[in-house]
Amino acid sequence: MTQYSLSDLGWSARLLAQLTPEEVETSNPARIATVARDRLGALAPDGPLTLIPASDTPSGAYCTGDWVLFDTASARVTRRLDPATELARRAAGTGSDRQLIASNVDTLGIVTSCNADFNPARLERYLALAASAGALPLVILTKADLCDDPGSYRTRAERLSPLVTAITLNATDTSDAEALAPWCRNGQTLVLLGSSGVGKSTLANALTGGAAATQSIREDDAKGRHTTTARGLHRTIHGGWLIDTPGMRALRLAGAAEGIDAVFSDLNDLAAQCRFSDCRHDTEPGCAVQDAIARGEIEPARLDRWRKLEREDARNSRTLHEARERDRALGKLYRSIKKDKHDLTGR
Ligand SMILES: Nc1nc2c(ncn2[C@@H]2O[C@H](COP(=O)(O)OP(=O)(O)OP(=O)(O)O)[C@@H](O)[C@H]2O)c(=O)[nH]1
Ligand SMILES: [Zn+2]
Repeated sequence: MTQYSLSDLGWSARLLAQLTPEEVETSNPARIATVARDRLGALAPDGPLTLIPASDTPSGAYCTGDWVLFDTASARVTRRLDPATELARRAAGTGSDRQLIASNVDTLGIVTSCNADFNPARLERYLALAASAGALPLVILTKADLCDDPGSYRTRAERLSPLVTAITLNATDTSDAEALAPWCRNGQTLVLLGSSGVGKSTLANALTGGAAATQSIREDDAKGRHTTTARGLHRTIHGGWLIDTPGMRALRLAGAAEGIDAVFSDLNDLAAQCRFSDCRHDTEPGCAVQDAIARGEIEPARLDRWRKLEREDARNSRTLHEARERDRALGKLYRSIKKDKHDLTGR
């Protein structure tokens, strides 16, 4: 059985600082690898273990990459430590829940291929996600071997935002996949996100020496496509960690305003120079954004994408806010019902 030290697992001073002196004495930290309905698969210096979620938290409150403290005797989590970074999205369906994707991620590898999958609006969405989570974005352009001019895709990706580093590679060539080593060595955690079929599993296999393949389950989804369904924390051959996630066809942002600001910082800076502080950068006089478009410095399509993403985030965040308010109101109602019941029955 392979044993990892806490620092191998990605433990840091920032996490240690969250422990009370008593917890330092009595607690054991572990890193969450898999999340099931009522069990958490974790890695600790003593080896892999199965933990039970803390009694007041559902398993949905945890995600791959989390650090938790647990009680050895009961194997129960006592506390989820605040993650350094946390990737979340708005859950699928009509609900407005925030769904955790992964945490304590150093780099968000945004995988897309040098073909029709390349989509600036979608890339910006992932970039905003990375920026709002506090993770470093890395655009990984696969299928370079099937494309005449992969360099042009890299240029287009890097032009999207000053935050972007982009690399092109053939995911099926293991020596090409080595290019990702700097982002997944020495306890560093890399997560790969992107549409189905862009090469995430292929890269995961190359980076983990095949471990990711044997640990994940592939099954047919409703439309008969093969998708990766297991999420996990896999040791890379470079000494770091890789988090593999299922294909994400719809990434809906919520509460990512800061991330969007970061990705479109150039437009934000321009907007600050518009004559009217509430300028909509449409037909207003003295609009610095429209002036930059007229000078050919900003693509009009980029302005459209910025506004669309801002509107979407505002709408989803409002729904999130409303849902939280509703929960709060319901909580109050339940408490008052309980109190009434207690007053009536003495229980
Ligand atoms: N030629 C070439 N083929 C690639 C490359 N990347 C992936 N492929 C092929 O594309 C197909 C899909 O790759 P996967 O690694 O399964 O894609 P995925 O992103 O994991 O897909 P999901 O599991 O559905 O999310 C496989 O047949 C790969 O061999 C590449 O860079 N070059
Ligand atoms: Zn303006």
